[in-house]
Amino acid sequence: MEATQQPEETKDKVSKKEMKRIQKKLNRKLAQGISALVRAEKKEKDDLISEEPTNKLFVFHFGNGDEEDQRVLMEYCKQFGPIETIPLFPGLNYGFLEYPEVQQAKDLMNSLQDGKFIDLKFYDKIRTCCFQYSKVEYDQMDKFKSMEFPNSTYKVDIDGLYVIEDFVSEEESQAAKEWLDSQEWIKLMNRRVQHFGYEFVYGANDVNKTDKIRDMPDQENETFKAINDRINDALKGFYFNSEKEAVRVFDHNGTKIKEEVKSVDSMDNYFDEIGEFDQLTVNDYIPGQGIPPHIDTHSPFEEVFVALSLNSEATMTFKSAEETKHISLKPRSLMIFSGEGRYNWLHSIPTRKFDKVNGLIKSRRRRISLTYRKLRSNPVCACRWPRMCDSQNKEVAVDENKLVGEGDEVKLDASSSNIEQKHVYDVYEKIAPHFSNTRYKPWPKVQEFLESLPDGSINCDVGCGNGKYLSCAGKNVLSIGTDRSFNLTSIARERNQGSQTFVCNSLNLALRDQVFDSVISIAVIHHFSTKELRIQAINELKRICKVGGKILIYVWAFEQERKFATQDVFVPWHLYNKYDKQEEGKKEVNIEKNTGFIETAIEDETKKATIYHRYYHVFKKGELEELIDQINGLDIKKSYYDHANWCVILEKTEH
Ligand SMILES: O=C(O)CCC(=O)C(=O)O
Ligand SMILES: [Fe+2]
Ligand SMILES: [Zn+2]
Repeated sequence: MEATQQPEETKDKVSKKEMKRIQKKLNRKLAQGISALVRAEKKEKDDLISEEPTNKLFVFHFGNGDEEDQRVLMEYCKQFGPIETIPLFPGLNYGFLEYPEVQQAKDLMNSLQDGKFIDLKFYDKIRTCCFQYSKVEYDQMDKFKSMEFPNSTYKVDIDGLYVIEDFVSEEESQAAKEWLDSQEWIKLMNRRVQHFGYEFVYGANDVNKTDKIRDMPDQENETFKAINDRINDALKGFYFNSEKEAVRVFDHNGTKIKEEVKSVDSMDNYFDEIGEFDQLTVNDYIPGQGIPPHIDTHSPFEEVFVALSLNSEATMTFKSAEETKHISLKPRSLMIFSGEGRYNWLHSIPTRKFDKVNGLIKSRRRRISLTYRKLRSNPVCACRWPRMCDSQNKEVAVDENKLVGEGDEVKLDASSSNIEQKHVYDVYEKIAPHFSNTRYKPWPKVQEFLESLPDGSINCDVGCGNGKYLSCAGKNVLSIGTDRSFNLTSIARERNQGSQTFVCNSLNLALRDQVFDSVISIAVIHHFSTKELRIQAINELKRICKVGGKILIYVWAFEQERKFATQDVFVPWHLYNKYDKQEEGKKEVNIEKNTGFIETAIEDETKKATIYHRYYHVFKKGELEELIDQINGLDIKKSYYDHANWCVILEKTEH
């Protein structure tokens, strides 16, 4: 009958004639694909592929293997039997699928012959790929075995991290995805994003707190409303312990999970105190995309946050100072971040198209994640992980009242206050070897100044530190270095054989008047905490300099990439214990939480480092010149900006 010989071309089926044409093309492609496979595996063709039906199939040439290709192919192949994933071999244009039954693989192969199963929605993709029965399991293939990417598990064994599987339904997931796709995506380098509530500022890794850019999606969409309510319920299991840390006492079903917590009656409920999430970042990754290792900044966001995964599995890699762990996030699962998992482990989605999960290679598809966070009302974090804590690491404003230690009299033009003692002199003494190891390269403009000194000059480096400038001037220039730090002057002497260095305070130099042809003061005067002391220090530079001599001063600038809230700041120094000889074998270290930056150093157990805070007065533009104007007999020859410093070259015109 004509109708069977020549099936009518319908809108949604492909004709036999068309199939034949495609088939011819595909046979050529198949041959190419198989030779690529043989090359990659370095095996005989007959050891790899089978002419007889098996339950395993290679699939060659399916587009570029991106998310859309994957999705269409999966949908097509699922018509014939259950398959979980189509692993692709990274860098090669073939993948692998496996059915429970041989017949199911056969059905797929037949579908390509008669076009019966090829809906037009598959047509574009399926007509470009070809299949062949396989003799080997893909995990028995050399290519698979030699592929190196880390194995991930579903096991979450990091303190404070929890996963709730099947947190949203398939329908909710689909609806959420569709709604998000109806909104505008923002393109980033390696993914797309959307922000709700407050805006997340990349670079600063902070949040713009001034106003909300838009409502949270639960205000606009029913599915998000349902998800939101469920997230709130998950949060309700958290209570504050006496250290104000969030502890998950009940899981999302209300089952008690922390037995050591005897009574929650006396504990404040986290959710009651903190409330709902008010910032949402949606990330959209296609296979091959990811997010670099980071910790969600401590200070802008409350301790607990959650990330909901949609649509595709992907591995999240967690890194602490000691360990790396890989956890596969299932679609529709919710990961809760709190405690150490939130504060002390970097997390990332590595940029890959595949993950190896429990030994199986899984191709990623498009993945959407929703990270819900809550802005802190008081944006200061006091966690137990200072190494990763921006609050405890950033320079902190110095309390005006504390500039002078209690009960201290500041002797204005004679000696320094408590601030210099504790936060400059003592700190540099401690950090000297470590500090010195990081300061070895002379800045070119300082070097240039020193090289320009005429033969026979005597130069003084006031605050010479590790002496990196003591050997910069010409051979026939004598450089003498002074520093308040005994340890730094010793290092300076070791580094510069034959040089003269000695310990003294820049406010009272133990040097006669008018001895030097030139004097340099690099990164010193910003360590004095009052204007009077800073003038006193410059006066000393002038005093020891000859009339007609040159003085070079560098001070740290307020105006620089690093943002300072105020001009008087404590800047942290992480002293790794390997540099801290004095602390060796000493177990007890003064641990001071929260207010550590004012009182004492903080022991950071995670990286075996101690954090010290150095006092700085950062100079605003013109401020250095203003100080100099208050001193007679100094002529400003040049003012400039160099390496985040304000700099001047002065000439002494009269004594
Ligand atoms: O995609 C994810 O699950 C993680 C997203 C994330 O880490 C973030 O937005 O900070
Ligand atoms: Fe994150
Ligand atoms: Zn913190």
